Order: sequence, then structure tokens, then C-alpha cells
Amino acid sequence: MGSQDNDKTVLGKIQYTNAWPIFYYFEPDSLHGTVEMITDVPSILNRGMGEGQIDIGALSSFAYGEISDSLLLLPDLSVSADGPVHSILLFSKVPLEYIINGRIAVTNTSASSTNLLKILMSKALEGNPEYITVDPDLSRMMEVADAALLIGDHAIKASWEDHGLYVTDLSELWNQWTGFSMTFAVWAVHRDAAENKPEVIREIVDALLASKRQSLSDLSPIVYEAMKTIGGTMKYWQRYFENLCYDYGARQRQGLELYFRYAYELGLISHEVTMELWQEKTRIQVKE
Ligand SMILES: C=C(O[C@@H]1C=C(C(=O)O)C=C[C@H]1O)C(=O)O
Repeated sequence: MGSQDNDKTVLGKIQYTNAWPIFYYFEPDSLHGTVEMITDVPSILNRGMGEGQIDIGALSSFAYGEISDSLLLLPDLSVSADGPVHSILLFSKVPLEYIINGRIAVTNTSASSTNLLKILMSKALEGNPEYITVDPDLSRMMEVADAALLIGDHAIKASWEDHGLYVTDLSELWNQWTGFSMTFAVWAVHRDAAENKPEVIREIVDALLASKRQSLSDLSPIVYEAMKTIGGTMKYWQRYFENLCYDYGARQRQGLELYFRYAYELGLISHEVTMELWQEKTRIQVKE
């Protein structure tokens, strides 16, 4: 697996604002290796990782879980929230408890959030709704369903509209129900790319970590860019980015382990997920 061209490394970048801090100062042209970027919504990147066109980069945590055997998790990188996330939102005509056996339209851009919804509906609310997967367009979704799940910038823009719908933040619901944090995106590398070109991968990981550090030390360039391209106020974006967590430590790992366990119990993932860090693998290789 991985891109067939050994001189080129293909990197997946999530186009939503929630992932910007990790990519904002990442400049592929400044690296020694040749790195090609593919920027898209999570579901497209998930497929690229799964089919091997993408070697390294961001993907839905759920998609990582599905193919964890062929991937290694990159350290200290994620899009997580320990409570509300503000951009994984279920819009409904009536309060949540009345739609647990209804019809829910879910965005075709997601994997983690659609499966989080299934876990919450089934295990927390003991419901069994019908799901339809469609383009992320709130008014169209509400024409064909009782509720609509949007993620990323689609959810953010819809949350600013005056549509009179109930809004449930799925990350907040997960946190209230389990007490755990939720990780929506992780960064991972194909095992063969990690093995065949360790220097390039090391350089990419260092550059992503450096971008994250620089972004978080002063959010204002990202905040202005978000205002310019998406809209909204400075205060909104400052709070939005400050509320997200970009780390991947014990807290995020525990939340993700629980999420994968529930996904397995419900048959959403066909196997139990074992998470292996790229760093651990490198250390083992160094010792050998
Ligand atoms: C926080 C978010 O997380 C995103 C949600 C994803 C999913 O549902 O599969 C994937 C990547 C994340 O960037 C968001 O979209 O708002």
C-alpha cells in the first residue's frame, strides 16, 4: 500500500477549518522529500488512505480504526474535544428524544461523527433510527428527514442561521454520557511508507508538529483567515480554535478506545482496534 512512486510522498489534508492549525505553517516545498498534498473532506481522504493513494496525513478516527492494521498513528496530533466541539451538530425539528426512532440524514463527508451518532443513538438513547447519507445541505436534508447531521464548516455556517431547529452537539453528548473526550481526526502513516522512507516521514511529522506549535502560539492569522473565507466574528473563531484540542495523549487515547469498543460491539467495525504509535515502532527499529 502507499503511493506507488517511491520518490513522491502523498499527504492528506482535511480542508475544514478545524484542522487548519496543524497545516497552516506546513510548507511541503521547504522539505527535502517531494511531498504532494491532497486537500479534501474527511470521507475522500479516508478512501485515499484506505486504497493506498495517500501515504500519510489526517483522516477520520473511525476510518483509522477500520484500517489500523496497515497504519501507524502519528504522535501528538489530533482534532479532539473534551466537551462541546461546536462543529459536529445534529439539527432536528423536535427535541432529540422524539427522533430516536425517526429518520436522520447524515453528511457524506464524515466517518467519525456518523458512527458517533449511531453509538449515541443506540447505546445512550436506546433508539434505532433510519439513516440516509446525503450531501451536506441543511434545507434539503430537513426536507427528507427529521434530523440532519453536519460536520466542519458546513455545521458552523448552519449554526449561524436562524432556522428554528434544535441543535445537539454530539461531542458534548458523548462527554456527558461517558465522561471521556472524543477524537474526530487522527494523523497516521502507512506502515510501508514508515519503513521505506523513515527520513521523509520524520521530516513531515516534525514540520506538522512545528506548524501546530506556531499556530497555537498566536491564533490570530488563522482567525482572520477563517473570518475572510467562512465569515463569522473574531470572537467566534478565537473561541472555536481555543476549545479544540490538537494533542493525542492518554486522555484522547482513552476516549478513542471506548469509542472503538462501542463501534465494535455494534458491528460498525468488524474487528477490535489496536492502536500502534509510529514513534514506538521507530524506537524498536533503533534498538534492533
Ligand atoms: C471537529 C470536526 O472533526 C472532523 C470530523 C471528522 C468525521 O466526522 O469523520 C473527520 C475529521 C475531523 O476534522 C469537525 O468536522 O467539525
